[in-house]
Amino acid sequence: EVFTAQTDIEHLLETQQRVIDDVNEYIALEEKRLMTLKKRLNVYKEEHEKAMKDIPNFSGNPINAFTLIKRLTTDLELIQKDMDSGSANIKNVTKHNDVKYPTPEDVIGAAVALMRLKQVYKLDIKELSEGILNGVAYSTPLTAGDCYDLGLALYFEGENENALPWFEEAQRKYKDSELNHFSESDIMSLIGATHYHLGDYNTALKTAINVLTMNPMHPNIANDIQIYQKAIAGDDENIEESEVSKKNEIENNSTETRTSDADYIEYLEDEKNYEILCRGEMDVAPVIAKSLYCRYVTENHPFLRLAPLKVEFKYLQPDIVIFHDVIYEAEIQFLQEAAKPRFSRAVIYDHETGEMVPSKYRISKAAWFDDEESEIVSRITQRIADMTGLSMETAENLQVVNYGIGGHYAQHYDFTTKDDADKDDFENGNRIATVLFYMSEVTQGGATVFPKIGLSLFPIKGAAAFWLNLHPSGEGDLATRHAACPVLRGSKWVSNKWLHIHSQEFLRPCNLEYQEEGILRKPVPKPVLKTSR
Ligand SMILES: O=C(O)CCC(=O)C(=O)O
Ligand SMILES: [Fe+2]
Repeated sequence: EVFTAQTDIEHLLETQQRVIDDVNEYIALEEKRLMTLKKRLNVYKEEHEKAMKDIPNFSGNPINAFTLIKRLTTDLELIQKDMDSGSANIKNVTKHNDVKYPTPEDVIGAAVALMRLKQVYKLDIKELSEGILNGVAYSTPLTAGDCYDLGLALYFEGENENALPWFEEAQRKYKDSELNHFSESDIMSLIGATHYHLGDYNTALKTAINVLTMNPMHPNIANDIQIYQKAIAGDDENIEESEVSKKNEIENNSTETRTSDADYIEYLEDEKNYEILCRGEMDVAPVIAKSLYCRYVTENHPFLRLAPLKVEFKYLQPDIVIFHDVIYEAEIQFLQEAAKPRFSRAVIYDHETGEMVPSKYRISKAAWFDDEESEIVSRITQRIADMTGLSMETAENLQVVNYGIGGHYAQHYDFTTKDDADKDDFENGNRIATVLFYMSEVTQGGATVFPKIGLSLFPIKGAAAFWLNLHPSGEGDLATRHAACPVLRGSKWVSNKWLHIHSQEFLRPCNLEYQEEGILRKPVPKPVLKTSR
């Protein structure tokens, strides 16, 4: 699929150019063909007109008799040939092997991405459909047909609430376009069906009756009306089913399994904070903010005494810092170029099956780099050791990630939780720390956010975020829960390295006092909404 990374989207412009060239060439050939055909036809028309004015005189003339016979035999064959050759001009605009074509899944992916952006950044559908993002027109307006297809993609995904406003936009714009591939009654009947799925049976019925009045021949409309009437009367066997599926939807709406109601309440709170943080509308608790400071790290390594690192503390307990200017332009360019050909869809751990699978919770493309393969990669690894004072012996390979339209990573922990005890790939112990290099500035959106502590990190090219995922006891620190906000505009490139416990023993004496994984219940200071808005 191509909707998962920005770089793939750029390639689609080549595909689009191909389609433009193909169709242009087709139109030119066809225009020439039709011109010839018209000329031939004009000969017929003129002769016919003349003949009809004086039929006996025409038919009594042997030359006329000859030409008429010729027109309807040999000349007709020429016309037939001209008409047939039209199909020879037909181009198969979807069949080039050297360019990539998106798939129907990509349409769904892009529609869902827009929906996510709308939700997180509180975008207005009407503005979006006019090509306006946060008050600025960046793109051409969507046509009625675009809105209709967007709505349909969401409708088939069961996203009725999100489909409805797009259908309404399609209806509003219907008269603006001569190229609609649907009728007004099509869109109205879909609006009715969407209301039905949302449980508003009366509006569904009213809309369907309007469709019937407008176009009594509209397929299935009589049947729809019956279904809606039944639903209103309360004897609809589908209702119960749809309630059940709604509940399942909520249950499934997370990257991990939940065990209790308290967990669920906390999850909802995190979700709310996540969106607020993505918009940059929240601050860490004042008590934390007061004690943060910038400093230069010089003590870890002799090298750093010569070139100290700029460190900005972003949070304390868990300690989260930003190192500034720790990955350089040439390194970034190398990693980006090297990553593109080996990108594959990023995966997450599936708690049910224990496998790594692609998921709507993590939409990006990723590639992995071994220290051995390039001096640049090993130099970066060495720099991480210098920055953090930790051993790289058990670290994972460097991961390079690109996020596409609405690309994001839903809330998660980088360490494995107790629930994932069967997860077997952490032979070197849990992920003690995360280093996340920012390899691009993101025009809008794309922050890394920590919902439990109210921290947003907006990408700064060349900087790296660093945090410890575990308590001194080795238990996971639940306050490190974090997410990558969807990219609203621009391209987000990051690269991360996960460090593991084993091999850190001598560097980071471990506090053996056992701490429950749930230490979060000892509350972290409450984050606050920004007031200056
Ligand atoms: O891209 C980001 O901002 C965060 C990525 C992340 O959390 C991860 O890859 O584990
Ligand atoms: Fe992460």
